[in-house]
Amino acid sequence: MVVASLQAGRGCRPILRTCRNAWACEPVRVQRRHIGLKYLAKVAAAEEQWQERAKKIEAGAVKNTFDLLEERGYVHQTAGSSEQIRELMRRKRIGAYVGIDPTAPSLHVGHLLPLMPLFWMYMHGYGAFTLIGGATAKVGDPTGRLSAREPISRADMTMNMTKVHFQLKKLWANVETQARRRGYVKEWAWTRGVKNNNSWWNSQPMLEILLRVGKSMRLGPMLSRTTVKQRLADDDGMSLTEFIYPLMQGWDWFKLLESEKVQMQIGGSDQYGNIIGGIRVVKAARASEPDPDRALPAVDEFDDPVGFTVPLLTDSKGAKFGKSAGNAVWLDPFKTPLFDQYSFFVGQPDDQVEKLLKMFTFLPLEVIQKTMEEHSLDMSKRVAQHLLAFETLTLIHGEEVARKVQDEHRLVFAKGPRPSLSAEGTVVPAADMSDYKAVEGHPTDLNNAPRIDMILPESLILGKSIARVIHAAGLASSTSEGHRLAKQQAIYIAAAAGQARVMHPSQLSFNSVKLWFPQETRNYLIEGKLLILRKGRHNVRIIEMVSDEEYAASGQTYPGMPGTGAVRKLNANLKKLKAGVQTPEQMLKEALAQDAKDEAEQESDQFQLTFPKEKGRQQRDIEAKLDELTKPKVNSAEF
Ligand SMILES: Nc1ncnc2c1ncn2[C@@H]1O[C@H](COP(=O)(O)OP(=O)(O)OP(=O)(O)O)[C@@H](O)[C@H]1O
Ligand SMILES: N[C@@H](Cc1ccc(O)cc1)C(=O)O
Repeated sequence: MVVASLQAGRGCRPILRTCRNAWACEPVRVQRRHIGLKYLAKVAAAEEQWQERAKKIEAGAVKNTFDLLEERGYVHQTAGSSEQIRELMRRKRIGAYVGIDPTAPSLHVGHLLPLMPLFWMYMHGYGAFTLIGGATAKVGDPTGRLSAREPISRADMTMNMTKVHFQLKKLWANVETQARRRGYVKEWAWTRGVKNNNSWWNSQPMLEILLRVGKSMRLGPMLSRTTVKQRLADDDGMSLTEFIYPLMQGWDWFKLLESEKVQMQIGGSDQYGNIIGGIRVVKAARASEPDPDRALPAVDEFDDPVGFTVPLLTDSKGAKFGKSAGNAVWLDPFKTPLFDQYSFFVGQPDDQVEKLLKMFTFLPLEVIQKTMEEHSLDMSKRVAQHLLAFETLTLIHGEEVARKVQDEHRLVFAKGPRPSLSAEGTVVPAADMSDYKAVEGHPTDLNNAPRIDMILPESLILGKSIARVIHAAGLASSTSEGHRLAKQQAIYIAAAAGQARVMHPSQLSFNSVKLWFPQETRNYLIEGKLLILRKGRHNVRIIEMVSDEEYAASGQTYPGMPGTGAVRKLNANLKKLKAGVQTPEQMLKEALAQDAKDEAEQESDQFQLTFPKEKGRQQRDIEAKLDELTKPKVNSAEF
């Protein structure tokens, strides 16, 4: 992918960036090249259009987007005055960002709150970026915490980052649909992206950063933060790494300002201190730019970074909905079932629902007002809550899924009392192979993609062919299909770009799977236990390798697992017999036919599963050269 960005509004320094990193559209290589006239014309037209819009806002003919954000209840505290932010948003097509540390394997409903104003800004033409804090999560934000976070293993971190990455992609895809549905016409200048701060923290020495910003960061304000004071008063104190967390967050902001004109940061109200601290870091970083070509001098107050926080979404006891409080409503349906997600919104109190409709949906205010009028006629129908649940689930999972859950909810509700979420949340059943089945007859997209995470036993992953692993992961209907897909290079594995070795845990990149020896699969195990496979763009499996004993204890089975086919068939047959769908005679006939088919399949598996012969040195040398020449085109898969 080639992305071009201009530091618009200040001497137009063109930078053409090539991006091959799936987790971060941050330059892997930054090159200054000549930019075509056509591109420059587009930039100029977009700027002209923005200035036209600014005039209309001034004349009162168009609403200022900041007013929209305020009206909908998103603005809790501002960093910079409201007037400054309002005027900045009128004058400049700034970028904004929300950062999320991947300290859990899923986003939750609380995260949607700071994301919503970002989505609104995108629909109004501003640059909008979601940042996964791959690096910051390793340190852990100390804000509001009485003790340091438990360290997360690298494997868990990779799992979390991959899952959050796909969730954000899915949300963004649904935002595009929502924008169309609400009549916003996408323009060339609309910019959005999912970033990962690993991409700069892994490549820039801390010393360089400290020399740039450390000198002008004063200890006084840093020590006066409530969290720091509280923790220092405690026996355990606070570590230096935690203490400099806000500096890291501020540096992220500066990197995004440099590459994407991100002048605004949005967060939950607990992030106010980090946003204020970030403004200091950004200013210090700007003032200490050693390369005059890269300098971003602030000419006036409208070049300053600004930010705001959204109110916190709290439970009935006033506790923040989130990971730490243990009350999160997860967006991953395998952590909080869809039905419960829907019920969460339907269960919202009448005196909160209007506020939530404004914050969690893209419905125009007039529609919300009408809904509230209808709602007040008979509150027991929960008209407003159902609309809230449907719209929010449409944003999270797409309209088709939202409609299905709504129907299911109506059906259950019609039968008895409304089920509610228990304080502990619901117990999600253990993974079932049907969770991994792609919808038949439909291409897999982000909204209908099957479950991502699964466990598989060591003896399979390390001892059997990759084709068998592909089948076991539910990415092929049989081992022979797995073999065929691998041969056609239609399955991808997370690996170091273009190389037959494990990927860097912080940089998601895929190569196509080849028919290698079973023992070679080990080369791709992240932290010795995670294997990430992908078919097409969205059908992903993050497979955690567990010991055979652990797998047996889980009670799970996988397709092709020795000795399980018979039990599965027996259960299916018993079901059919009970339902009277089949007679015992029909069943016997079918079983015999299936046996014959299975045998044929096994034979063809054995026939096809021949591994490459040991190669001579000369052949290996020639192949290595060929590989070198064709690597970027043949091996790397980007998404
Ligand atoms: N309940 C909530 N209401 C509003 N904003 C929230 C809520 N939960 C999280 N956020 C915001 O989402 C962003 C990312 O939050 P973060 O990754 O720290 O999640 P978290 O669930 O709050 O974590 P933890 O509970 O472990 O502190 C932050 O800006 C945070 O303020
Ligand atoms: N500190 C934020 C997450 C974050 C991480 C990096 C950033 O640059 C911004 C925000 C939180 O814990 O909620």
